[in-house]
Amino acid sequence: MSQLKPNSSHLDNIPSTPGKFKMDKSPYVKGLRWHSALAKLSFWCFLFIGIVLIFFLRSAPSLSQSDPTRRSLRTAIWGGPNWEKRVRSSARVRSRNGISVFVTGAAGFVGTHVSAALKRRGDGVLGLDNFNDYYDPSLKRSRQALLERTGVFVVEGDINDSALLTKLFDVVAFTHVMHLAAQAGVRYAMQNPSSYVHSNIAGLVNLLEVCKSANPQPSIVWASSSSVYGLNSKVPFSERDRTDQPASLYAATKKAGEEIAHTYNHIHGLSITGLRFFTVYGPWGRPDMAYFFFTKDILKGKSIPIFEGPNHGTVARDFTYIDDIVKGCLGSLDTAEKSTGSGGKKKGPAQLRVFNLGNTSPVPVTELVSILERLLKVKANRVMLKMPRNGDVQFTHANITLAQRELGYKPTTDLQTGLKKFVRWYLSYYSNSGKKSSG
Ligand SMILES: O=C(O)[C@H]1O[C@H](OP(=O)(O)OP(=O)(O)OC[C@H]2O[C@@H](n3ccc(=O)[nH]c3=O)[C@H](O)[C@@H]2O)[C@H](O)[C@@H](O)[C@@H]1O
Repeated sequence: MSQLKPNSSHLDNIPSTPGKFKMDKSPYVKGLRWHSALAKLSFWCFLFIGIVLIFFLRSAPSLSQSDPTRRSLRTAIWGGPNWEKRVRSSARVRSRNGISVFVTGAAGFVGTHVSAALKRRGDGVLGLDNFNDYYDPSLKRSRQALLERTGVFVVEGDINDSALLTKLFDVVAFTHVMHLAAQAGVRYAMQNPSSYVHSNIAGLVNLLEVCKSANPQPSIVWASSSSVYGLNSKVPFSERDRTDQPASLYAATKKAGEEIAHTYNHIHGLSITGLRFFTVYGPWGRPDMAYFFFTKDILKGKSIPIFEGPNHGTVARDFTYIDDIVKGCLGSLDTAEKSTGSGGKKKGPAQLRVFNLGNTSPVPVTELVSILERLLKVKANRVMLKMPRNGDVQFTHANITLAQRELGYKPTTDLQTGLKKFVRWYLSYYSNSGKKSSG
């Protein structure tokens, strides 16, 4: 029964299920149907164009802004006889018993120092870096220029680019890979999680795939992180402690990297050493790290947010000076055994190691700020803040017994001495070169 309600429109009288309502086939109605078909067609056309436009507008900035690493994949230019000549010359070993090392992330903080140190002692070094803009790329370019002066060629490209990596391994029979390319920083993972998956997981797997197939297979040393200890509260952190409670996605991707390393070692016989770095600092450092931007902001008179734990608990880090880390990296390369799977068949168990590279003397962040104040001769405008729940842990402290025994690793630089060298570099780099610290 269908009865019109007093104020209802005629549309209310049309049943919702098609077929139950028969239209009158008058010419007027036919014209209406023709118009409505045209309207429908136009509607679907507009919808289609709209969807294509939305897709285009959304995908364009995501390629160039939210995932800067991808941009380098599209723009990297490589190949040709001159390029190959540069690659070979840079990777050529110039000392007896020297090694030929492929360094990823070579224009990064640790990468630059390790590459320069290897080159200085006569090893062959070829760098790779995608020069993404996670922090000021001009600092990376300055590091590249520094390396070029020492004879290290840094190829511009991404660790996810298999064709490029395969080509490099075709041109040079690298004995070792020092894998330092990564998306770093514990807090940035809240803003750009996919960049961590892209570099620290997909990129690592891609690199290991290429290394697995290389003949001879290289030995690999790579940067894990102290952050894998996550919520572990047993101090000092030992390599045997649990690492299954990461506090940030960054830490989780580094932990995943350690498990991925295990797989490639187990199946393909790759010799792999993971290094858990503890808050590395020093000249040519990363502008996203606290000691770096605290320096910049103290000089500018801006406030310094200092995190504190529950009940005003101290937040502390086992800050480790870059030169000590470099010694640990070189010690790892020098003690790395050969991989056992060259030619596609694993001939026996291969070496798999993990080491803490820390300083074994944690310093409260408040003390870090006091040292900077003294060195800069400027009082900091401190603001104490509750530690945000975005990746930080309250303290780190390395047990380095294993690295001491196996690598001869022995840190010698305390925070005061190391920061003095950093501040000297910072002032000369940003004042003399006229560069602006945008980190
Ligand atoms: O050791 C590691 O594994 C990690 O060390 C650093 O991470 P983090 O120790 O958090 O270094 P910073 O970001 O420089 O922070 C240092 C300290 O300053 C504190 N902080 C940081 C930022 C801030 O605004 N205020 C503040 O008090 C942090 O809580 C932390 O205790 C690096 O950024 C990571 O890439 C690296 O893997």
